[in-house]
Amino acid sequence: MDELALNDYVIIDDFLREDRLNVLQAFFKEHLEAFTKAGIGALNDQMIRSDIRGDFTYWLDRKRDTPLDSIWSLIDETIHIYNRYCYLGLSGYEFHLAHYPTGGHYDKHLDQFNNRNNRTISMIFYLNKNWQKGDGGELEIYQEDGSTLLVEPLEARCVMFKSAVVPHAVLASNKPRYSLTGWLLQQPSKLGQFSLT
Ligand SMILES: O=C(O)CCC(=O)C(=O)O
Ligand SMILES: [Fe+2]
Repeated sequence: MDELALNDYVIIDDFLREDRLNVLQAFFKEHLEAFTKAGIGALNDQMIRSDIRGDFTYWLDRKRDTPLDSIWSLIDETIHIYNRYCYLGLSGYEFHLAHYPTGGHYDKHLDQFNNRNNRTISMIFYLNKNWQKGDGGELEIYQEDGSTLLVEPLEARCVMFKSAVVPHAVLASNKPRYSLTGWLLQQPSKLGQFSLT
């Protein structure tokens, strides 16, 4: 938490325990057919631009996707910690699974939309077994001092950063790349978002 407050981003290896990882990987496999091409822009203002963003996504629904209950509770805990120690006033979240097929990338961007600014913390969990140097698909973080940091999408690794201030990109992946990506929100949006009870 301190690290996030200080650096705007934090990388935590082995964040996902084995049981949670297994559940997510199995869920991913079962739903891969249902993924759709990701767009850019906020909910009702979506555009498909494969030159900018090459991933396929599957939006999650806490009520429907009960096999992921252990993940939802992990997200609840994270929100609780942020609110308690960083006074962020987080009140909801939205998450999707993401699949970057070979060659897929995402150009440099911020995770806040022009007409919607409630995404506060971006949170990504990587699910890629045996990711090797040369497989590409790194998350590139643009730091304040002008340098960039390359983060490999290693299995069980979690990256969190402040959605409004950390520009980032996904470099072209040389093999299929799997992740769970979400945003902790300060105010509820309308769709694909769940308030805490
Ligand atoms: O998967 C990643 O490493 C980053 C994904 C991303 O930037 C996004 O979905 O907005
Ligand atoms: Fe992003």
